[in-house]
Amino acid sequence: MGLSNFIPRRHCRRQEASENKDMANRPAILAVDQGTTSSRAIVFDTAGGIAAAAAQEFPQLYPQAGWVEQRPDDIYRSTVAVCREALARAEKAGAEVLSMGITNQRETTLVWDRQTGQPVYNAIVWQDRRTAEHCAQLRAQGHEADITARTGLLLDPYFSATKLAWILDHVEGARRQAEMGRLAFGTVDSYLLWRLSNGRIHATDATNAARTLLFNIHTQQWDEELLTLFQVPPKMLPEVRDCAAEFGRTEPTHFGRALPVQGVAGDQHAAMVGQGCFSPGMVKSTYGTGCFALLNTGARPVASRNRLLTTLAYRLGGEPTYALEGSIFIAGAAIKWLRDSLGLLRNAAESEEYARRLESNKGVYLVPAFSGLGAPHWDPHARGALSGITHDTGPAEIARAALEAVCYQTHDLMVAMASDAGEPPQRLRVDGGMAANAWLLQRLADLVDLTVERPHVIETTALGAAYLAGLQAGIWPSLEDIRHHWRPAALYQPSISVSERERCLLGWAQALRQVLTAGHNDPSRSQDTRH
Ligand SMILES: Nc1ncnc2c1ncn2[C@@H]1O[C@H](COP(=O)(O)OP(=O)(O)O)[C@@H](O)[C@H]1O
Ligand SMILES: O=P(O)(O)OC[C@H](O)CO
Repeated sequence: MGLSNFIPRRHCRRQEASENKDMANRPAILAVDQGTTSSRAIVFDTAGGIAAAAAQEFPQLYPQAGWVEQRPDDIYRSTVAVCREALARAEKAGAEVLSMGITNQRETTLVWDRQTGQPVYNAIVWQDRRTAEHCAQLRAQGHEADITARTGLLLDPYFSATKLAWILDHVEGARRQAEMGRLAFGTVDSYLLWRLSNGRIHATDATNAARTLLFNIHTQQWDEELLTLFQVPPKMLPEVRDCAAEFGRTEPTHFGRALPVQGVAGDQHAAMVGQGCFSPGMVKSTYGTGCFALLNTGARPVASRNRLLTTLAYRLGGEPTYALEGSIFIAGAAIKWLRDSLGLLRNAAESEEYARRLESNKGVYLVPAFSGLGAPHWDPHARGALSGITHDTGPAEIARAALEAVCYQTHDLMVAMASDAGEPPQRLRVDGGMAANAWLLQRLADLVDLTVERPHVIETTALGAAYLAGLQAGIWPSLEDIRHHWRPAALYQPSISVSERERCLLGWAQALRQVLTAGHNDPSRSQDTRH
């Protein structure tokens, strides 16, 4: 039976890996991938093969322009439901699940009451822009350089600190309660750990902590100066552990038995592990709701001159491995928008059929700045644009433009990375929901001008979480051992002429320029969103 037999069709990714029928008494690991649009649970065998999987979408809330929220209970319930489903299937096939790993959408911010467990506000999602003005104020006061030096990040509403400050400032009584130690803050991993342990564990891992704007990536500790600057009471913070560590056991009420949680990492960091990007110079790019490209830079943090982020690839045995990251906010979300809001697509895969029908892009470009623009522009006010349209423009041209936008943005990230690292990446390992689209991957190789590698298992985020838990559980002895599990399923080589690539990139640069200019000149863009 293939993966498609137990993940609803709309969630299914084309996987070469198939369910292992002969799992009798074979050790296995449960990985939770709590993503932006769906929660997934996958049980992996000790060869990194998929034994069972389940997925559930959950609602996104858009209460105002630029605001994105999720109900904490939806995050928790969908996670528990998919875990139960995947566990039941794997165990029916004879797997013995020994350990659990958690990976998650990053930066999304939750605050809850330690006594009642009740969140005081919805989860504010990483895409949310409501704190753009707070960031602008801090920048105007000259804080950005110091914040970047400590955290490797930029002053942008993307990260957790200003979202957390917003909750403390806008929920009645929250700041006072937080100062009294009654409220807890966490990213999604931390919230799930809390719920799954019935309030016993308040912890996170270093990769998630490194996305908050409150964590010093050099000292590997919460930064007191930043806590003061963002007015965050230290009592709210989770304890920070390595990515492979003892995070405690789940309460038996959730899965019928206690499972040790032994691996935690933000999804893009888990994907680095799942892709085996363990040597400096290796790059992976994950195409889900957004696109996140990370370059392993080894034991030393590299400061970017091109507005990339300096972050952790992972932290093991107390030793951080660093990465440069380019974050694009809208990738698959543009395809979801064509499907759900415009009704131009019946499903995401149809974008590939449309794109294949066209000989060229016909000069149509989509700049999907739906949540501002991330790296390397970092313009929270930019608004999206569709340009070059004529009477002839239809769903095919628009779908192709949405897919090509992902390629152009990846190109811009690779240029920035090459400049920071001193040499261009030679190969790009890809994964995430959009990596099922073979047309997109060929176009990516063409427009970015490098070899694109799609691995055998494209659920590399979950696989990375499983590897981290398995390292701690002693199932895999080392990263070196894990590295050998990685196998390519498909390679894509650049195949267009230099002149065609240059023509396309020029068209993109022009479309992008209009968006950036419009963003900076628009007098109606939101003013102070802190009430
Ligand atoms: N065949 C496809 N072609 C293009 N986009 C796709 C395809 N399949 C899925 N997607 C897009 O990928 C995204 C889902 O990927 P996923 O990795 O599950 O995201 P996330 O972890 O952010 O929830 C959706 O936005 C969807 O539109
Ligand atoms: O849910 P994804 O896969 O789009 O990932 C979201 C990122 O972690 C946001 O930083």
